[in-house]
Amino acid sequence: EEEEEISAVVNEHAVPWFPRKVSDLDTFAEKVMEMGEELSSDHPGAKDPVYRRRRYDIVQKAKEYRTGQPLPRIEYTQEEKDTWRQVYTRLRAMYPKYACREFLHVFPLLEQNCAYGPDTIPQIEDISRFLKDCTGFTLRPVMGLLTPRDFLNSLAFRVFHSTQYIRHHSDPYYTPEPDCCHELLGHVPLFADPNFAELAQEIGLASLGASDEDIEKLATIFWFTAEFGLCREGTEVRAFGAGLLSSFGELEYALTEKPEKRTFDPSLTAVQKYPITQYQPVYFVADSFRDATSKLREFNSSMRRPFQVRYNPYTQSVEVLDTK
Ligand SMILES: Cc1ccnc(-n2c(S)nc3sc(C)c(C)c3c2=O)c1
Ligand SMILES: [Fe+3]
Repeated sequence: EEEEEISAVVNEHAVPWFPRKVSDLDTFAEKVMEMGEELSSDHPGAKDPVYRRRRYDIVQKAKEYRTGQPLPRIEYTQEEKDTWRQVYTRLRAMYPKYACREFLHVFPLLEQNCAYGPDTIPQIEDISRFLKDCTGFTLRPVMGLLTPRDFLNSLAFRVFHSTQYIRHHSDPYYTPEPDCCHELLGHVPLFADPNFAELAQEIGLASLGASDEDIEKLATIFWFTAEFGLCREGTEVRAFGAGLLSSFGELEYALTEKPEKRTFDPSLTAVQKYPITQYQPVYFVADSFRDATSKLREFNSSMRRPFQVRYNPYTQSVEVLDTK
């Protein structure tokens, strides 16, 4: 009776489909925006048939992956490892000065437990096991860019979609899209932090069945926190966004006086415009991940969604609660 009533609520409001259990994420396996197989014409590897074939082979494994299977292991080539080494070495040297304390706490653990280092590209299977022990977050291989809705919905289940290919060797310090350097150096370390994990899942839960407008707001909040977020540490400001922690140029720029820095406030952050292909003119500074999460909960309660959701970690499923 209760279930029928709720499904009526979900249906009558023409609520967009959303995953109810973690295996529902398998429906995203083939639903990427720019198919991983085709590279945009301005992509550094667009004219390199060997690179394109390599991308194709790697994304096929993501396409075939299903929940519960072991995550694909990639045997990286010497050239790919050299690209990784250049990016890793340069960024690793900057972290003590620019990265937030949570990142600096986790990174040595990744070096000890997941073979993070200049000589090897870590495997998502090893990382996923480590993250699961830390916060329950797990990784899934992905073909390329998911839609904001699908990507954010996954965070509700503490699942992060990670690419396994690497940027083209011709330009180690530039990538027009997420690649394994961005994911493994930028995103992964903070998913091991309980407070950041809670913030990420809060964004994900709010995105389940959300309107397109609300998805855009939540994606923007994600952009200014998990992607380009700064946080206060005493009188200092440090970086926690993956887009900063995986780009040596922007990591340095973001912590100079050049860009504008505003205090994180979901209602303002959610509607802030941002460029994708240049350094950000504006960054938002959170007092802490816990503070950002409580501000986000406040903001989410103002969203018009005709139901509430609760995550059940025992069954890795979402319960829909009516709010009559
Ligand atoms: C909210 C959302 C949904 C899907 N993907 C993203 N997302 C992430 S996580 N990292 C990067 S790095 C980069 C160069 C781009 C374009 C990009 C991106 O688009 C963000
Ligand atoms: Fe990212």
